Amino acid sequence: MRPLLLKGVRPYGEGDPVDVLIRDGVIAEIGSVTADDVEVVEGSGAVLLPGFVDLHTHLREPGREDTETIETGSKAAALGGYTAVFAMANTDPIADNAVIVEHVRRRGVEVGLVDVHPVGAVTVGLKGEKLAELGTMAKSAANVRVFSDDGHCVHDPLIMRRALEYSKALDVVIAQHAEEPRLTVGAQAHEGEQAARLGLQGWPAAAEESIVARDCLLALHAEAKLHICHVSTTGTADVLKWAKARGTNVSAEVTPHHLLLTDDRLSTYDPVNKVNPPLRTGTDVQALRQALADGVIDCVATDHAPHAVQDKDCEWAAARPGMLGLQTALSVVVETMVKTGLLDWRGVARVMSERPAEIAGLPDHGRPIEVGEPANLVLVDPDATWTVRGAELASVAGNTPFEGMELPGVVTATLLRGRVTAGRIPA
Ligand SMILES: NC(=O)N[C@@H](CC(=O)O)C(=O)O
Ligand SMILES: [Zn+2]
Ligand SMILES: [Zn+2]
Repeated sequence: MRPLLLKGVRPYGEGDPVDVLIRDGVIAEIGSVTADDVEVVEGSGAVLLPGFVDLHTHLREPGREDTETIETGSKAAALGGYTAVFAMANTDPIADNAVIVEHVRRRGVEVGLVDVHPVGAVTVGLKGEKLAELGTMAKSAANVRVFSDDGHCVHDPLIMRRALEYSKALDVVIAQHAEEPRLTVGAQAHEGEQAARLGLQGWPAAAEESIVARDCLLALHAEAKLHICHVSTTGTADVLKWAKARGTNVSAEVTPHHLLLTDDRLSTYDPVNKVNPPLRTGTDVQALRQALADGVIDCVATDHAPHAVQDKDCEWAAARPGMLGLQTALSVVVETMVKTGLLDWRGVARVMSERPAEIAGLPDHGRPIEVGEPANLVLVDPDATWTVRGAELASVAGNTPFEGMELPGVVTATLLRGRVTAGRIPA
């Protein structure tokens, strides 16, 4: 592989443009660089950030390759600026054993566009009844570092407590889909005025908040690491703040859609807006943005959830929850956090790359842009805009709620260990 010279780029969007020379997958030089026999990439002042890390992706392989595969999902990830993604366990068959997680890991390596890390299920078959073999998955060739029953809540407190105890011994993270199932039977939309008006059964904020509070206490007592998936309410942010102040080893993510969209969108009954947890109120959106800016919520995770046309183009109650996110995440973060002054580009690096890499314990992602560091990087044109078209995204499915929106921030190149995995640059 020829060395790559990024000409005139701005690390973290700061200072005058510099050149960055990448050799053998590593940042070799930063400054004013002249070199022969290199592939030159004109940066034109683009923002250079560490490659993004997504703690929450649904790649649907094995089982629903009609909606996404590890290959198409990896393409979408690279185009979105990601260099590592965590593939959730709710596949078919479910990733609750070493065979499946090793398959996902191996397939990710074969595709080679992004580091695909399988998430292992916490319980057998995601049923919440019996712990899966966490140790075997952790010690397998897949080296599983994150476990989650996402799609389902590990609702039995005894099972959750045991999972946390085991996770501590294995030095892995349990990522909880916080939803008290007794409070969300038949739930279709955020419990509030809008759901009442539309005649949709409510999904109360307390269903999320009560599990988050419970699990923070369980994690504190077990001295274990807990991660909260897709935080969606003001109350959850308050609980997290309280738990962190008490020394709980808890981290949390928010999705781009919960940072931008509200339940106002539901008035058309278009199931593209149906997601779990549901879109909440404008007050929640503001609280989530502030919590992300303050570090109460650690990071952004996409919860990229591709669905087939027949599972989305149907009546509201029958539609599956979930929406695409990998290729739109950065732009939504720019729109909601950068344009509003809540985060600068260093902050974007923190919430999209550094913190998620730390939470999952990835040693070679989310690293500083310095000589000697692995060249897992993304180049962003901060001034360009683009219009989202589901049909043009790399995913098999097209269920984006951002259809037709013009959004700021364009990924111009993604580099995985110095190799161009996406962008308008010769590979
Ligand atoms: N977010 C969703 O609405 N759906 C996810 C599951 C999940 O993240 O809970 C899916 O797998 O489709
Ligand atoms: Zn979930
Ligand atoms: Zn999910």
